[in-house]
Amino acid sequence: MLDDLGLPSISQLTSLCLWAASIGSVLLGLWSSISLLRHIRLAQSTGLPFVILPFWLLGGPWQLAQFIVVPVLKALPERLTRNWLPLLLFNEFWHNGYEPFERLQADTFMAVSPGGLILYTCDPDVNVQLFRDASFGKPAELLSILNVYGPTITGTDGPESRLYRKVTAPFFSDKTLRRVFAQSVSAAKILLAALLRPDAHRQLRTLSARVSLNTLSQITFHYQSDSDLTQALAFDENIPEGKTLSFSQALHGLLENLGVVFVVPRWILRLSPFRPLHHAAVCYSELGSYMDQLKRAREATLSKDPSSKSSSGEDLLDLLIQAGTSTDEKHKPVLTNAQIIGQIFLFMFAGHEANANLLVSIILLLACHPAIQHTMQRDLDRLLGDTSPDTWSYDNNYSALMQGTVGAVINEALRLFTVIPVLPKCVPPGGPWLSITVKGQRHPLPPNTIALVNTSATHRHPEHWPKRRRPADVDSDSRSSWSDIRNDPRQRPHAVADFDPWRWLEGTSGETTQTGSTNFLKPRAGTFIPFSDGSRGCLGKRFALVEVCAMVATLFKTHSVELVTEPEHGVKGEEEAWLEARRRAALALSEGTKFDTSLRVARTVPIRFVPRDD
Ligand code: HEM
Repeated sequence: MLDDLGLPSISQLTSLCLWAASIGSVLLGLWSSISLLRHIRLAQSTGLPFVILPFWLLGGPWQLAQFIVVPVLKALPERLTRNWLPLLLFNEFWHNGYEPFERLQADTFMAVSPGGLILYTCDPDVNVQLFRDASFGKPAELLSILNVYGPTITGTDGPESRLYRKVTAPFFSDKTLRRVFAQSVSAAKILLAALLRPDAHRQLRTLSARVSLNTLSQITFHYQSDSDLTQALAFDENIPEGKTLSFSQALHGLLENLGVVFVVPRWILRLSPFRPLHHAAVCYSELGSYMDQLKRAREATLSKDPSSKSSSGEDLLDLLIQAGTSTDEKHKPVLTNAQIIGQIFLFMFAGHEANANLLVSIILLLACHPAIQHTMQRDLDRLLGDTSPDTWSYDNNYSALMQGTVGAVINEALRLFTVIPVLPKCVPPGGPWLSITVKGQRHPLPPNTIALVNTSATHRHPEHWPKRRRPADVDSDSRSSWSDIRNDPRQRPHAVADFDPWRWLEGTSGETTQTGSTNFLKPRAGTFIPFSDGSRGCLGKRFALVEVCAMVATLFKTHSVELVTEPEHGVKGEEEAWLEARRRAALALSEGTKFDTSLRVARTVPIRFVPRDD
């Protein structure tokens, strides 16, 4: 019939498709080979060691195909893949730590694929050059996922991101830090009450995220209150009329679905019959509406009562609104509405998620290390005495706390749980070749090279962060043997066993004074980079440290965290049951730790908070 109409038959169509597919494959193969050869020549001209990868780590095809390809590649004999496969496993960079660099015996090397060149490094000197030499850019397109409401600091580069930094930087002053400290103490008291509920450990991450988000919102946008926090932690939030989600539900729901919202057109999500997709659309539109209302309400207050404007830099929202307002008819506003909403979203995300994840890892690490926890509490007693947390302040207590055991615990947690395991930089496309110096030798890098600073490997570099023998007086009990954990490959990268806050206090007498110890470890430049560094370093570094410091001090001054043991019908002794609980907790802090928007412990660990008994 088809033939009668002059149309091709089914078999002709099939053979046509096969031909097209074959020609496509041949062309793709040809393009890949030519590109690979060209990139190999470029890699050779850098003079750096290089590895050939069959896929482009940052390309869409690999991102989609890896779910099928990786299990197949992992099933192959390890000797065939061990030198290159870990370089393609973005989500496992934290777990692999320094291993890929150790295997290749180079702290800086190139990975060459048909898609382009990637420089991998954990060399502190190279890290510093990449962070501080302003000629290196940021591959903003890789982070444009954050631009779902409008352009953001993180998802842009060059003059645009500099503008956003310039507008928002005045907010991060000592005046703001004083408020952060006081608000964090108050929030931690509310958190503690929630953590004392039975089974609170099941919601540890959600509780921490809500506390951090509330603190951020109160300080940054004068939005939300302590009673909102109490309700949020009781999972009893007010949902305003016209909405189906609370503010925190909308934000956290959106962050969980950010990839989907970024890739799939919003109208498809809205019309989708699939609940998860529809939910992603609802989170997106309701969060957008919360942010819009927040901005409009503040604008209305400011226009009614200009004297209510916070004094310089006290409120980030005021700074953004001010930059979005024209001062006179001749001068256009510095920021558009989309740019303002973009920054509000970015700060809501960047300003709470990492803090929350850091707090969770500190709580779990201390549960696994009762001796360290006890020493930290003694230090808190010495520094704070019997004073009420309400009397503590940024000016009087922060410095001493950060130079003592609290600071050591926070820094060591940041070293081992690098919230962002890899920091991307680039040689801008269309520009000149840029050079890095490795061990005194200059290496030119061609335009378009992506450079990945591996924070997880940097923080585990054996030369800069050697494993130390722990002081006998601290860990002298039977729990000091970590062989069960060290010998288990699922426990990589052994963060719990490696947790050693004392390294930060090594040069001190172990005791800090009211003004803090002057001998607190100052890591060599480029070796400790949890907040990145240079012109694109974290704007909220001090905000984050002050918040986490005040929260840790408040939680642990009066209470302790402990692992819940499960003596299996009395078969195991108490000590054995505890070691088993620690092994499971350590597994959650290794195998159960995931990297999506930032590094987080995704598995539940049975813990409980109890009043201190010492
Ligand atoms: C433990 C908590 C935190 C950690 C570990 C952390 C870490 C980082 C890192 C590594 C970057 C650079 C990312 C990159 O190069 O791709 C960054 C950027 C940024 N962070 Fe943080 N951060 C934390 C908390 C905060 C807080 C509390 C705020 C704000 C209140 C904040 C605001 C920002 C902003 C605005 C940027 C973008 C800077 C730019 O792209 O120029 N961060 N953060």
